[in-house]
Amino acid sequence: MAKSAVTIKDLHYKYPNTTSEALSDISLTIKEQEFVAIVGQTGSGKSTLVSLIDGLIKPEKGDLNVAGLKINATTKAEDLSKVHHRVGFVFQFPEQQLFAETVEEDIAFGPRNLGWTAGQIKKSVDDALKMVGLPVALKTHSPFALSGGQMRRVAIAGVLAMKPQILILDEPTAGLDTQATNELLKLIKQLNNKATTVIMVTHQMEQVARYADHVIAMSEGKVIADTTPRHLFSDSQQLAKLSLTLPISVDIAQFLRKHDAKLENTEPLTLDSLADEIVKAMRSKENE
Ligand SMILES: Nc1ncnc2c1ncn2[C@@H]1O[C@H](COP(=O)(O)OP(=O)(O)OP(=O)(O)O)[C@@H](O)[C@H]1O
Repeated sequence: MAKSAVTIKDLHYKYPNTTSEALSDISLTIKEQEFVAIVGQTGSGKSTLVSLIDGLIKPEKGDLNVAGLKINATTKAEDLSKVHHRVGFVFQFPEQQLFAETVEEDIAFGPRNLGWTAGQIKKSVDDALKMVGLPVALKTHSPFALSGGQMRRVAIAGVLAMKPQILILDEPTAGLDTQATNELLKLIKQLNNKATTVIMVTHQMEQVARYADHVIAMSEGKVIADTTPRHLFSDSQQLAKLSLTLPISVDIAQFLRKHDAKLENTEPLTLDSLADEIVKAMRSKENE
């Protein structure tokens, strides 16, 4: 059985100088190599949850185990930073944090802070560029002379260069056009296939349906659903409660079923699988 990458038990978190808890009574498990989507309306607690997993903040009550390291209310700052080194966090619009004169310098910033040797740093920069599908020759370029999609890849390469076991991405495709969005998601999936646990915060249900194998839905600081995308998208009442939309393929399938189309009962998570189901239904009708 796959090992746990993240285990959270009875976790509560309140921001300083606030009266109500931003997260209450959270318990969940994320397995190694899973692709997890965290969804929920604005203010539901998604960013707070991933900040706890990244060791940026510590809980008021409860326990986390992240990549083999324990975190609770008494964890010291130096131990939190160890967690931070095993988890890569790609913030929203990460390209806004690019700062160096060259792509190489930007990506090398994290490994240099970790005290790696010059040889290790060079290799980690080259490896990270390859991982994000950018030519190594781009190293000498200014990051600010690149396209928006390329800048985002450089920023992600800066996180990957530190070889995180767990990669957290907060709305990674926000502001990108359709092509750059699709390319970036494919890349994240490739990293996931090569053993990185991926935790992605997203408002895009199409992305959840297509890429995630585990979805955690949050509302008002609590986990309301902890399940597979197919199961979540089969439960219209739950979705309405969470004010989440259906992926278009599931929406069309439900519409067709209401109009007596003989589609299978499992929800098609992509347009390709919906098309397959429609073809199957048409063929069986022809054979009747
Ligand atoms: N620095 C902070 N200080 C005080 N309260 C905060 C702080 N950051 C978030 N909160 C509160 O904590 C709750 C959860 O916020 P959080 O940012 O985790 O939600 P979210 O689901 O990530 O929202 P979004 O989708 O808008 O990013 C909200 O009530 C928010 O107002």
